[in-house]
Amino acid sequence: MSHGSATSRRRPPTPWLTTYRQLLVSVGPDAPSLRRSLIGLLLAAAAQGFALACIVPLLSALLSRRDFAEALYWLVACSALVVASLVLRWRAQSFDFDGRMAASTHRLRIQLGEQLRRMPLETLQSRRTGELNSMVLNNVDENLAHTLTIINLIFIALVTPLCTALALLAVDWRMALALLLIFPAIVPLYRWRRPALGRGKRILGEAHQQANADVLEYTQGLPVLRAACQAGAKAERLTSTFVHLETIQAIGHRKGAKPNILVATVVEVGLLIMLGLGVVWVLDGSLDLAVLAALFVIVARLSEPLSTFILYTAILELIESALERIGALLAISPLAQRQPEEQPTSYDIHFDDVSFQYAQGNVPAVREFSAHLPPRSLTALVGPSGSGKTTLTRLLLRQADPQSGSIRIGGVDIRHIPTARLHDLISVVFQDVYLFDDTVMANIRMGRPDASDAEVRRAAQAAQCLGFIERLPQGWQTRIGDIGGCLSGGEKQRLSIARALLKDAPIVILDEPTAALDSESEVAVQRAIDTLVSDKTVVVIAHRLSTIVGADQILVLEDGHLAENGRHAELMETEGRYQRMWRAQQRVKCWHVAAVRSNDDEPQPRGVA
Ligand SMILES: Nc1ncnc2c1ncn2[C@@H]1O[C@H](COP(=O)(O)OP(=O)(O)OP(=O)(O)O)[C@@H](O)[C@H]1O
Repeated sequence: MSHGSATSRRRPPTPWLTTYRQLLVSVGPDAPSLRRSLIGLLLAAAAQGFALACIVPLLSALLSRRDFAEALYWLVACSALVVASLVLRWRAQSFDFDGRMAASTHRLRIQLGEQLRRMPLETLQSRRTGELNSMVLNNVDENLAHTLTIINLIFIALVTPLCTALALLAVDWRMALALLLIFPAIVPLYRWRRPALGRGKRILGEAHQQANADVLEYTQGLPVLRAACQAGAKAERLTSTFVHLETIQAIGHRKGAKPNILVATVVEVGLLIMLGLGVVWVLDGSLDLAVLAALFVIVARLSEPLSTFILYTAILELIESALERIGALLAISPLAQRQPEEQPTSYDIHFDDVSFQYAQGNVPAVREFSAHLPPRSLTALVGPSGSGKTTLTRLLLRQADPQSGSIRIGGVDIRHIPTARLHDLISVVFQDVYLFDDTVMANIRMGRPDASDAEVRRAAQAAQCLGFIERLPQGWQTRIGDIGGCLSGGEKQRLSIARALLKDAPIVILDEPTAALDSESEVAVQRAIDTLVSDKTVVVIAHRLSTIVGADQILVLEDGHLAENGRHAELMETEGRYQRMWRAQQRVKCWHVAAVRSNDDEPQPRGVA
């Protein structure tokens, strides 16, 4: 198992300006108000710094010169600056309080959801569900929820002391300079540790994402794992992911702790030296005692935020890496819609010299494949495992575009057909049925959301579903989540056929829907399929050749290219791949028959499942 990516180990830290821009992009239309909030926080931190600096002339006037009028003047100035700082900060943070941050977070989640819907399925399928889950939920929260708080703390740590030091230049340049020197000491330290800290946070983010994906996969696959006695083995893998996470966290804490302690030490020592110098200058008479007293107050106030500056920037790294992951996901462009948009009026299918290789594949999955599927015909795709049958149907559904060649429906290149229209044209019945946690009625209605209850019932009846739906605890209103495990494979399959019937698309793709069913369920599903495919252009992926002997044409695939093509009888006359496959399947069947002493060895007549 590979943990962490090489890229995160080598990548330089993101400049703050880039993070700032990414942050503004991520809040979309609220960018101007977020910008105003950030400026407000900056001004608030500056006002706080100047307010602190007012303490020096205030104490000087009060303790040394006993000039109460001047003291009052500085007191008012200090108070005004404190109030200004409070008001500015309050207004800036209203971005959080008045729900704009929550609204931005919500919008970003919707945007990510939309992106998942639009991005090429091939790219989507190359990511694990848990990773996407972690990105859409955790990263969005990491990104936005704490941003203003962290930026506020960083401003207080940097801008406030800087403004105090600048203001002190007017009172005592030596003290101001000493204070200003502490900053340049922090910056190289910070720059030295930042790449390591940034990498650490990125690797930690990736480790969290991996753990998320592993936990989801483990819980979802638990029934299969238990059945295969692999629950323990997979749990070991999960434990190894957790151990990796622990190691990363431990390294992160160690690497984070060192610069933190170092910077805190430099700041504390620097401020102590400043006070030491102040005492020396008071003793030699070159510094007013009241100024030194004021400096004690200022140093006490500034030392904490300055020392913990690195801690806040570490959280900023977390926000940065979340923003980067979100940005990368949003940057994936959908498959291009070619212009002009066209709508097919007939439903034959042409594959013209199609070649396709998966981004992660080493060899093409489909090579120079050409075929014509006449309208309302039944075409079977057969061939050994991995020969490219599923890939061809994915290309027809435009889950990816071929690198060369084209696919046409009714003479129209599918790249010219708007995605929604293309999806309207094709129904798919998979071997594995996915039912959503909603009512039975809603699950079937997904085929055509505007269908009336009566239409849904008619589709269910045609798909042989009525009997078992009426036996469910709440009938049509039973939630699949409550009884998902209680439906048989055949019943789920018939629900998915009811969906397809309701959709009534002119093209139907069947991915061997009866392959995993017992013979009783198979008969019921077969009847439902017969209703579904009448008058449609049908593509069926078949492993059991006995189910497609009646097909109008059989396309035999081998290593992604078309090896043979014809009807069952024609293909049986040539001594080719199909005939060998048929004979091999018959031998297996005879062996099976001999083993169970049954007479049922006749191939099925015409069928499509
Ligand atoms: N997402 C993917 N990324 C990389 N390679 C893939 C991907 N999906 C499939 N392949 C590869 O493409 C080739 C064709 O796979 P495909 O699933 O189309 O075959 P198939 O004939 O449908 O197989 P089966 O009958 O086992 O379902 C195989 O070598 C497979 O490993």
